[in-house]
Formats: sequence, structure tokens, C-alpha cells
Amino acid sequence: MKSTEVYIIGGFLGSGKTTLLQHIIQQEKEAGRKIAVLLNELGSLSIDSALIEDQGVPFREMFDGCICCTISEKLEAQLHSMLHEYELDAIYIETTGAAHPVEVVDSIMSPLLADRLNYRGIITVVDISRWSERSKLTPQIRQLLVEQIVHADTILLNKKDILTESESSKVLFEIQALNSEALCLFTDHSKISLKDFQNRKFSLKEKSATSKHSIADLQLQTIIHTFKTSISYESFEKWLRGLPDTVYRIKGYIGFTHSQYPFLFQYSYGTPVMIQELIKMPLNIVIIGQNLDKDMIIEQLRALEKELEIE
Ligand SMILES: Nc1nc2c(ncn2[C@@H]2O[C@H](COP(=O)(O)OP(=O)(O)OP(=O)(O)O)[C@@H](O)[C@H]2O)c(=O)[nH]1
Repeated sequence: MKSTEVYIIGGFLGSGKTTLLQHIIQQEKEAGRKIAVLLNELGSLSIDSALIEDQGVPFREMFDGCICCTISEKLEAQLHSMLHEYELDAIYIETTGAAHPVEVVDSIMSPLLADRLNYRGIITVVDISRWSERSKLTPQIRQLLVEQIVHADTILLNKKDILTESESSKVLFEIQALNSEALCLFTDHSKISLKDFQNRKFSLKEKSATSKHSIADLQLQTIIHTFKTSISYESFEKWLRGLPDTVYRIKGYIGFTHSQYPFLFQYSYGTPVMIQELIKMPLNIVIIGQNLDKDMIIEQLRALEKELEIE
């Protein structure tokens, strides 16, 4: 029986993992290989799935927990069912931004799957602008960023467009000091070539998690809101500007009054990006951060909707 390559894609919230996955899927399709994708989301809702679904490869989603801890046993079952259903060359697992990669490796190293899977390493995507300002993050998040780097086989130093050359060189130096074995590549929108990581050699034996991580330790919260109506773009922007620094990530679909169809809204480390959709989408957004006042945020979002009802 042929064995299926497995790659783990890790990296903090908003670093560029889904963007990378989109490039990978495209290149794998061009190479004529059959692949599947497994997505893990912290909350009970996936925005990324729509982005991956469009690419027409088999994919599964695992919600409401992190495959490296709270729902690790479900990962084994999902992998099992994918291998049963499809004849695959490779499976890519996109972890939540809060996952500890080594514990994900532990989860896939199941005796039941050992002869079917060919584990091929961890690709960690680092948002280099976030890394260079890591002193603003809590010690737990900083530790997670370090662990994601230390255990990687390939490291993408992503968002190179945001930093100057000398700032980028400093980041490279710091990251190589943490992991001199990994291949480090500067990337713009996670653009790499498949052969960069597929030809890598790596060793599983050297890896061991230095600390047991759990989502609870990181105290990351997810807030989900479904808009009932379109909202004003100006009011939304104003709300965004007032958000605390501890909002790490927002993604979702938002309907604005100036447009018939919603926008895919992405916000990572203070930078918002919007892409116009061409069809109706469910108006859900997911907000991920620390020390957030959930009730207040939901109230503020509802107020954005009501504002237009009153007018
Ligand atoms: N400026 C800039 N933005 C980028 C780059 N790569 C990705 N982004 C943007 O960063 C945001 C987050 O990218 P994603 O690929 O969704 O990140 P992710 O790691 O999958 O996010 P989570 O699933 O929330 O953990 C999106 O708005 C991307 O368009 C880059 O190289 N430069």
C-alpha cells in the first residue's frame, strides 16, 4: 500500500498559513498530485474553509479546539477516514495559530496510521513584523512563537514587504539562532516553491516539546458574531481603530451598505485587508485575542447594525 506524505503547517494567528496553503494546492494540482487538506480552527466557525473549498481538493475541518491538545484524538479519526476514502499523495494539516507543532506530530504518530503515513515535517510561517515587536506580546504567546520556530523544518519569514532590509536581517539572525537546522526563506504572501520543503530531510527524534501547552494557558478567546444586516463602512473603521492591541486576528464576511455583496475581511496585527466577494456569503466574523471584553465587543457590533436601522 502506498504511504501518504503528511505536512504540518504551523505559525501564529494571521501569519500567512492559509495563504501558503492556497499556493501549495495550486502547485500540487499543477504537478498532478492528489492531496487533501485538514483545517483546524479554534472557534466553532471556519472562514478559511471557504477559501480552501474553492480550490476543489478534499478537505476536512476540525472545530472548537486545538488538535495538539483538546481534540487530538479526533485528528487520528479524521486522518483514518481520509486515507480510507481517497488515494492521496499528500495531506496538509493547517493547525490553529495557537497549536504547539510537536504535540500535533505526537497526535499523527498513531500506531494505527504508522504504515499509511509518511511524516514529512513542520513548516512554520512567521509574521516577521509581529516577531520583531514580540516584546508587546504576553510571555506565553512569546514562548509559543519560539516553540513554533524551534521545532520547524522549514521556516517562512513571511510579510517581508512590511519590514526594511536591515530589520529583516535582524529577524533572520534571531530566528537562525533559535533553529540553525531549518531552512529559512523570506516570503511575500507565503510564496514558496513546493520543492523548497518537499526535498528537505528532517529528524523526528530530536524533537520534543519543552513545555506542555494548552489553549487555556494562552488564554486566547474567540468571539463569533453574525451580522443580521449590512453596516456602515465608516462606522466599522472607527470601531476597528478603537480595538485593543490584544485583538490578534479578525476574519470573516461583512456586508457594507455601499455594496451588494459582502467583503472577505482579514485583520492581522493591526493591518486590515478586504476582498470583495461576488456571491452572498454568511455574514460571520471571528475575533481572536486575549483579555477581550466579549460582551462589550458583541454589543459594539450590534450597535453598528442598529445604527442603520435607526436612520
Ligand atoms: N502585507 C502582507 N500581508 C500578508 C502576507 N501574507 C499574508 N498576508 C495577509 O495576512 C492576513 C492573514 O493571512 P492568512 O494566510 O489568513 O493567515 P493564517 O495564518 O492562515 O491566519 P489564521 O488562520 O487566523 O491563523 C491576510 O489578510 C493575508 O492576505 C504578506 O507577505 N504581506
